[in-house]
Amino acid sequence: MNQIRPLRSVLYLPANRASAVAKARAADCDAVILDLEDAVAPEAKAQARAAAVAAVSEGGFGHRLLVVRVNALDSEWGPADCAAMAGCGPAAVLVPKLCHPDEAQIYRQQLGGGPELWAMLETCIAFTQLSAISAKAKAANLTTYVMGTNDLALEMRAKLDTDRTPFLPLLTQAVVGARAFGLSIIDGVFNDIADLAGLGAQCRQAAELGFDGKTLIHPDQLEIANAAFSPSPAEVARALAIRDAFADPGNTGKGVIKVGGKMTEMLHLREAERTLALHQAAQRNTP
Ligand SMILES: CC(C)(COP(=O)(O)OP(=O)(O)OC[C@H]1O[C@@H](n2cnc3c(N)ncnc32)[C@H](O)[C@@H]1OP(=O)(O)O)[C@@H](O)C(=O)NCCC(=O)NCCSC(=O)C[C@H](O)C(=O)O
Ligand SMILES: [Mg+2]
Repeated sequence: MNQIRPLRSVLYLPANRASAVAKARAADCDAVILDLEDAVAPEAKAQARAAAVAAVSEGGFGHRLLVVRVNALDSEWGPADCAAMAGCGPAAVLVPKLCHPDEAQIYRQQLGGGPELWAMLETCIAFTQLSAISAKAKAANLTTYVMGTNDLALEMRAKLDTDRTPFLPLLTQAVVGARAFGLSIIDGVFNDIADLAGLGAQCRQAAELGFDGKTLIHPDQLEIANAAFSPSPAEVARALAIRDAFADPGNTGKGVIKVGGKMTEMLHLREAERTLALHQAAQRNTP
């Protein structure tokens, strides 16, 4: 199995907030997104761009994947953001409000082909074209979707509460649209920073739906997301039992066996191997 890149906890912060950038360098998260888009006021865009370039150039984020969310290319700031990122080379650039199948390729060209692309799924039109967008992802080095549930709620005129009933079909569509083409997918943010129980419930819901992790807006949210998207001790124990059972010479040549009382096939062995690889990778990312 290829080495897994954990994306359990992905922390956003405004690129121009120096104290947050300093905290992110030591935060217990798998990735950091320096935001130039919605978290930055129009009058601060140029300063935030310069701060993002400085942070990327300086580095110091350790194992944390460093991502910069640029403004849309059709905005006043998008072209300069992309030019700046082409010059400094974060691990990935996150594109907001992706709408059309050819758009990722346009961003890739603007970025000089350098960093990997991530894209926000946060417009209604994107969901009407998701298969076509995903089918063109590989050619544009688009590897990862990020849900933008705030913008989606705004466009849909839907209510964004903790259990997210209006969004369940779209969350599932997004996971299927990503997985069909080998993309990673990260859930949207939970806005109520003080409601850690609500965050936990939403993280567990996202993990059940198949998301790799959750985007987060405050350091207090990291531990809950890391726990929800890491294999539990029981999952690790079952994965080891499955691996051991298939390695048992007595089971050689068998396509299906019983492990812990449950029917277990080769597909469960593949799932077990993935669980063990994620567990190891998650441990490597724990400070
Ligand atoms: C929401 C906040 C503005 C709250 O900030 P504040 O009131 O200052 O919080 P605290 O006093 O609790 O902060 C304590 C210290 O922690 C640091 N901090 C806070 N947030 C972060 C963070 N995200 N990353 C790293 N460090 C953080 C503060 O600097 C304080 O440190 P110190 O000053 O030394 O005491 C703030 O949390 C915040 O800005 N969060 C991120 C907001 C953001 O990036 N939003 C954009 C992405 S979400 C989005 O756009 C949605 C999506 O597109 C969609 O459509 O759904
Ligand atoms: Mg948004």
